[in-house]
Amino acid sequence: MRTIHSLKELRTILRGYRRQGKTIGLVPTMGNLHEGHISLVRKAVESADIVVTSIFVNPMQFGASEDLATYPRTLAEDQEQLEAAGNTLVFAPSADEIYPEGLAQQTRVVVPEVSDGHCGASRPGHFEGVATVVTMLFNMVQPDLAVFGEKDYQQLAVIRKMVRDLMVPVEILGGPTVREEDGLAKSSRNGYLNEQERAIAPAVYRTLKTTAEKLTNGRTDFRTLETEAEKALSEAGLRPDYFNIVNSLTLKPATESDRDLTLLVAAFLGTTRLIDNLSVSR
Ligand SMILES: Nc1ncnc2c1ncn2[C@@H]1O[C@H](COP(=O)(O)OP(=O)(O)OP(=O)(O)O)[C@@H](O)[C@H]1O
Ligand SMILES: CC(C)(CO)[C@@H](O)C(=O)[O-]
Ligand code: BAL
Repeated sequence: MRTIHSLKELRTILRGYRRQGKTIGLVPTMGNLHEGHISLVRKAVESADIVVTSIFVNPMQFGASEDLATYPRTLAEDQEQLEAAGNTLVFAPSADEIYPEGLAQQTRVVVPEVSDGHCGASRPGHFEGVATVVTMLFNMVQPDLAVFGEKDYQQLAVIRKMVRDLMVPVEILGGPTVREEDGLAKSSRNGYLNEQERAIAPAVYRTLKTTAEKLTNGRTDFRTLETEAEKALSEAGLRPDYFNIVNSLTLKPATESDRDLTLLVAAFLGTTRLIDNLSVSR
């Protein structure tokens, strides 16, 4: 496995693989890898000849008061896990390589509506930063397919919509959320939690499951269910950002006629913001 920092070198190597008729899979990440990321790499290894995992903490998707400076950077440990999973190339560019003009870069990719609510409402500009860097990564790697986690449900919806609208010739695959034994979705930011916060954190998934049960038992008072879920999160010691029951495809508020519903949640523990989701069919 090789690690490449320069775009020029990446392009040269990938051109060679393409000439040999190899298919290319991309797994975009921000590093500090865990089993969730590795499950996506394994999926890419099963689906493509060559797998490129990118590690880039993308400044464009962070708000001014967010954790860009402190986000964990653990390249050596990441490389070990990727090698064991059968990854071919690690692309770990610097911010200057990706944004030679800095964030003054004018061209942006915006996917309105699907980006608007939920995390998009709490993190203005976040999905514009994600859609822009993912488009750039697609142009740099020119993969046949790319794998994203369902843990970031709205992000996956934004990318699928962007790819459809712009006719981007990349197949998008989703990978299921990998969880800790107590149900907490694996996430790099879980590392910010102290012992007491870590003990409270499983309440996020517990609340998703309790609410999903109420839905499968026939409740359709969605807005009341959202309020009940936020109350349960607060009582467990979290500070809910949102708990929304939405149409799984449009991400708009669920209505009685919707069959496929997704429960989207974001909640704070101290300064750490956790997200999770669960889909139910009725
Ligand atoms: N538990 C998980 N299971 C499956 N995929 C995951 C999981 N966590 C993250 N991913 C996916 O890995 C890719 C890279 O995500 P990222 O590097 O932001 O990891 P993260 O752990 O979600 O980090 P953060 O805590 O900062 O949100 C995304 O497609 C994301 O959806
Ligand atoms: C897709 C992504 C790598 C773009 O920076 C990031 O949003 C992430 O890690 O989910
Ligand atoms: N996991 C999505 C990347 C972010 O939170 O910025």
